[in-house]
Amino acid sequence: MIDPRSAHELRLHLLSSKAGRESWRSNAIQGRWALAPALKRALEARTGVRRASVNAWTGRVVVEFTSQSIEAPVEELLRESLSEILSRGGPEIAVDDDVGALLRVLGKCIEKPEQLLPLTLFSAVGHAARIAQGFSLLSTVTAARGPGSPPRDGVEDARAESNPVRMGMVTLALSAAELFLRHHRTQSWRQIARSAESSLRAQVFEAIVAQDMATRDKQGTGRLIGVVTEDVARIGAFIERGGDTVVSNTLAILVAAKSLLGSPHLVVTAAAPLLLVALPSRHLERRASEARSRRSASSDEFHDLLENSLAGISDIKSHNAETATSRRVAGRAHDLADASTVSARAISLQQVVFEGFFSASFALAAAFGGARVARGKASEEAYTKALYSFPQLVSTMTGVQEVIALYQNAVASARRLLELLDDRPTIRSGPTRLPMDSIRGEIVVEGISFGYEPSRKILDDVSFHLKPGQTLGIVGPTGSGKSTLLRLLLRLYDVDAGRILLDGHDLRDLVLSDTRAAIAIVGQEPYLFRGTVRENVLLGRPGASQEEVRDALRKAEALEFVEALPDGLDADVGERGRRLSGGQRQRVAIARALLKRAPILALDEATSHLDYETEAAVQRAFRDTTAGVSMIVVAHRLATVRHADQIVVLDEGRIRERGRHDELVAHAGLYAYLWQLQNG
Ligand SMILES: Nc1ncnc2c1ncn2[C@@H]1O[C@H](COP(=O)(O)OP(=O)(O)OP(=O)(O)O)[C@@H](O)[C@H]1O
Repeated sequence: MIDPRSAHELRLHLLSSKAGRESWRSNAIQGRWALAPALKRALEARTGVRRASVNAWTGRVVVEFTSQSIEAPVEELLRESLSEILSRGGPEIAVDDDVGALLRVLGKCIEKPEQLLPLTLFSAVGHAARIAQGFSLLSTVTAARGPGSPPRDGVEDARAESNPVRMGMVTLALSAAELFLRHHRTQSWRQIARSAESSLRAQVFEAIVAQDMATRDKQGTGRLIGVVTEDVARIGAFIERGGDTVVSNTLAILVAAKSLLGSPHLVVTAAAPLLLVALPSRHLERRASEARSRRSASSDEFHDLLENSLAGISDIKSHNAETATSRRVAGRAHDLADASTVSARAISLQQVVFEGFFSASFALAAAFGGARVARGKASEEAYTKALYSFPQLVSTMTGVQEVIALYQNAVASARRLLELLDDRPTIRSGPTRLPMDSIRGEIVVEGISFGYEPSRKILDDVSFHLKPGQTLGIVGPTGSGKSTLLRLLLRLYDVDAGRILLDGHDLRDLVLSDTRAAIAIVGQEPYLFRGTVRENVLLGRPGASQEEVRDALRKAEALEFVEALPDGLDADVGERGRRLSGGQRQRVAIARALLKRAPILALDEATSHLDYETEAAVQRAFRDTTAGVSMIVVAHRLATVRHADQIVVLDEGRIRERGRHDELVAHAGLYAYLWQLQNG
């Protein structure tokens, strides 16, 4: 079966099509060198395909085929072959080198790579104008010096004077052209970079949301924020400046090399110290790369601490922990600054060493060339030209260093991005659809066991049967696994053993979004996002009418307080609903769940923050409005579940007792003990 995420990733674009030949491009191929021959073989094995060529650099696939005998449309063959290879995994799809990782990320975020070639040519024209402007300025200066001998007549005089003027005009024109081209060039690269960043951010966020909860539990939020912001920005910087700087440097090197080639002796003299630069460069690169990793780790830790501290600001205040927390944040900020300095120092050292060798080459070549001119073995003109080119080459080398730094940063970021983008969730959608309008809401839990860590079982051999329209209460001491059971029901995690059936289907066989659409849940700490009350309630059923929203709020005993807010339904609830009380947040969340009109309602301590009177009213509303709805109610307050059709008592992950309220009280076990504690 094809993993829906990898299938989603297989974006295929038709580039051209004519009889017997189609050209496609896919970002799944770019940078995967080993995959290209495998795909070629797979395609050529299909009936009707005469020849296939796959280019891992560009992600382009060209298929030549016999129209009469091809077994399926080319797109289908391509999708099937690629999915098959990707789902097989293995070395064919491994990101085995830096270029591959970076190319693959670029392939995912640059929407129109075909724009890059004309833009690169445009850059080349712009930089050529800049170089021409430099030479034109040099010629103006040379012309102003005159021919070097006194003029013999007036005509000569006039020429000597008109040249600098004419050259000055040419320089001016070139300068204007260069400025115009530069403005448009930088704008265009910037635009591509920003749009690539926004596309990448959207894809990364999508990947984070699709991650397994088990994976998410292990990651710090700071790291994820770092990937979405800093790593994506580094890819953007590489796109924005990398291509343009490479074009500029290549041109400058070519022009300088041409001037220098006129003086082969100088080149040989200059090359000797330059070759030595290769010796320390490996060591320096390793140091820079280590420093970069330490900086990333430090940045993740800083973001983590910042996020945690801001989220818990009221607890920090109430524990008088502002100073201690500020000190910790300052400490991490200091660590981050240190790591950034070390990283920048390592990169700067690389540059300094490189430029040092270059300057040594320059000094040596200048002295040697000067001596040759003095001895009459070289012309002064060639010497001057070569010396003019040398500093240009030095500044070009600084540009090369910048590109290398941009590239190295982008590669490190591409690897971190791919860790997220390539992550395949293990909780996947099944093939069976649930007909939404005829769900009965029957849940059968058969001998399930589960642990967040393999070594620690949280639920052990739990079974129960919730008939359609009935209510099941789940009670038990704190940490006994009640909320975990609801998470398994929503398939936030998968069971390790046993199975959960919804209307007779194993949850793992059902389309994931159908399962989650069938269940409305009010969690222990309901999450309200920043926005209005109305927007938060509408999350239950986007598109519901104003009257339906008000009705849901009324049933959740929330309408009265919402209408008393300054903006009523349009009042801003604040970050994470902080402007509302705990009980108000719960009631808005209950309204949201009621609006969803799901056939199964799961309440996890959903009324724990309400006073007895309000809770009783909400319970009544539940009974009146949820007739026919199956309910699972997790509660510490046993009174909340006393009317349930069935109550299970969990203790340390196992079911200790089960039955109706009266039976359990009569049984004189854990439930009866808890009931007595709570009710005297
Ligand atoms: N994401 C997680 N990763 C690892 N362990 C977890 C995770 N969530 C919960 N646990 C552990 O699983 C156990 C059961 O937690 P659960 O939230 O299901 O308990 P509960 O019965 O709902 O408790 P309470 O009544 O306090 O809400 C606890 O020991 C808890 O430490």
